[in-house]
Amino acid sequence: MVLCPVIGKLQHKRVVLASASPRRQEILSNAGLRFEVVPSRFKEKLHKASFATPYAYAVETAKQKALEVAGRMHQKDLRAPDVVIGADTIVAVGAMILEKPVDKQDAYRMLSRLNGKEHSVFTGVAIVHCCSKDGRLDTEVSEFYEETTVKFSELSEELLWEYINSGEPMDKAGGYGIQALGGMLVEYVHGDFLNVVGFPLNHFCKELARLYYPPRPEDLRRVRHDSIPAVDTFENLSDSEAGGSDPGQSAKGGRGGEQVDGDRSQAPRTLDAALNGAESRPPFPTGLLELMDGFKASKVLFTACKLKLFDVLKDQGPLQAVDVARKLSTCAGRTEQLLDVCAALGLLEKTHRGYGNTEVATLHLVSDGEHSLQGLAEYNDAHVWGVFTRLGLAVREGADQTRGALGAMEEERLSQSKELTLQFMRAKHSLSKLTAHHVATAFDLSRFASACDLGGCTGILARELAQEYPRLQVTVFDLPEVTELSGGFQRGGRQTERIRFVPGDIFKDSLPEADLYVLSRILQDWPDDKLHKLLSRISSSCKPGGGLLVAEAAAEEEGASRSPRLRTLSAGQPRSADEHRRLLQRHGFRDVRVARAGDLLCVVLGTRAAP
Ligand SMILES: Cc1cn([C@H]2C[C@H](O)[C@@H](COP(=O)(O)OP(=O)(O)OP(=O)(O)O)O2)c(=O)[nH]c1=O
Repeated sequence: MVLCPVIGKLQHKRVVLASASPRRQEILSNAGLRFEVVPSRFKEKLHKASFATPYAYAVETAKQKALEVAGRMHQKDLRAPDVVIGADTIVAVGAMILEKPVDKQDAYRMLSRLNGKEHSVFTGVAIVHCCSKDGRLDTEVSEFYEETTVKFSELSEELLWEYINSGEPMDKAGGYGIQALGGMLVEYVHGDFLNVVGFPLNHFCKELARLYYPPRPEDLRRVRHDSIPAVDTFENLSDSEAGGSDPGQSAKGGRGGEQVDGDRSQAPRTLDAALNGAESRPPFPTGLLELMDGFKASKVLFTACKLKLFDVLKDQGPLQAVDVARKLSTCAGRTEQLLDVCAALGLLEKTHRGYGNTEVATLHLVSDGEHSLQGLAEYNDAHVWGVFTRLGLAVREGADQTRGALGAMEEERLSQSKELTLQFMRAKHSLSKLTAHHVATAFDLSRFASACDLGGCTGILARELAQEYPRLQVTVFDLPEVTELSGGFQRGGRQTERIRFVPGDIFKDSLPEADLYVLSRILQDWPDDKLHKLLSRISSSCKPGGGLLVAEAAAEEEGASRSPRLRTLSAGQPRSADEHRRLLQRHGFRDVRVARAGDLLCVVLGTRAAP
């Protein structure tokens, strides 16, 4: 078979590699495939004796790895990816299957068995096409295997132990890695080298070509003359079932993989697919559907946080659903549903002992954790959710109104209770903890002796600046009701004495003197008139040679993920690097430099020119 440019066929699909193997990731990315990695949690312990051949075992394991990931992702995102690839590599000596050694003795047993002999390396591969229908996951599995023969030289005990002690054998089938030190053990290889390393790329491409390139009409006519697929194979298929170039959407049985039992014949195809279908179907709109459902996942997370579910499980988990319901005083049936969805979203782990927090929940969703984002979840639920329900109105009433949505919220916050202010502060505090270090280190700020963080809230960024620059004195300037409550967020520490909190309004009161002014995630919340007013106030207070450091959500074209844009949707589009540069220049700053800070932010530093 001539190879077609098949990798490109997967370009517009969401492809997931269900493998933790760095070799597989490397082989596929070197081939130009773009994919996400979601290691499978399928436990590789199928009953080997129940398989007629070693390769049948490898293929089944590969399939189960891929299906586990497809199922988990479907539950988690309420959508599965388009394609999930699973693989399993084993070494076979006769009928005996060798997988990864469990310890050095096991590695020694394996390598001794291979010493001086020929053996087979099989990699089973499963390509799972996924499709969600009415909330159900439909999968079509295409599977194959590749065999490579490897011969080891006669090896001394000493060499074997030296090799074992190198540590290389432990994560590799048969206890060796042909691509590294293990290459020294090998006398010859017959077959695909990459298959030994974990992924038979050549056979994979042929399989893709078989799946994605239907036969040309002339080939088909020839096939029909040969009467291979009987006409009645196709006659009951509706149009929608007649698969095009997207195997994920073709009819069941319209595209079988090679059979494990060695039947490598081509599966039948529809006439329509062959004649018309190749390019007619649009790519499956996975991202779009995810967007449509995204709010459900957010609301589940918010609800679980609000109920303090993660706190209860941290202290008393794992717990059965009924016990969780009792502790939260909630309805048992609904609680169980919530717990199951949280498990599907990767927030909880469900075992026979009950539900427990996953690592990410322990780290970020327990309220008193060092890296807790509880405050942000609570605030988003209580306020941002409401703001977004007014988005249509804001858009209808004009851009300023849209940008003003957050400003309105800010005003609402100011006019309301202490509890609301605290909630806002907790949200900002938890978000700043994620970004403060990146902002403080985006540029070398050691030339400044003093800094003033305008709207610096609980002083998280101030702490980070003080920690990073040992001679820097930092002022946190924020509204009196904020500075009054900020004490509750302070941890002690040597740099605290270099931080002071000054109450004031950035739009009305004179700004504290400083060599460097800092605005972190402030500008995005205000309409243009207020933004220019603020920048011109800073510009007037800043001495020539002083600086202005601005941190804002990064624009997507600078490589940010989709989330920062969503985060600021009601406050307008994030500015590009050029827009930031022009903004600071317009207010008298020169030498404006722009840097990325982590995944979320763009940081800009300008120097005040002499007036
Ligand atoms: C024989 C041989 C195997 N291997 C590796 C390939 C596989 O990664 C590994 C066999 O274990 P597998 O179970 O196939 O894969 P894995 O555990 O690494 O990853 P996952 O289950 O998440 O997909 O052995 C080599 O790197 N070189 C070799 O020469």
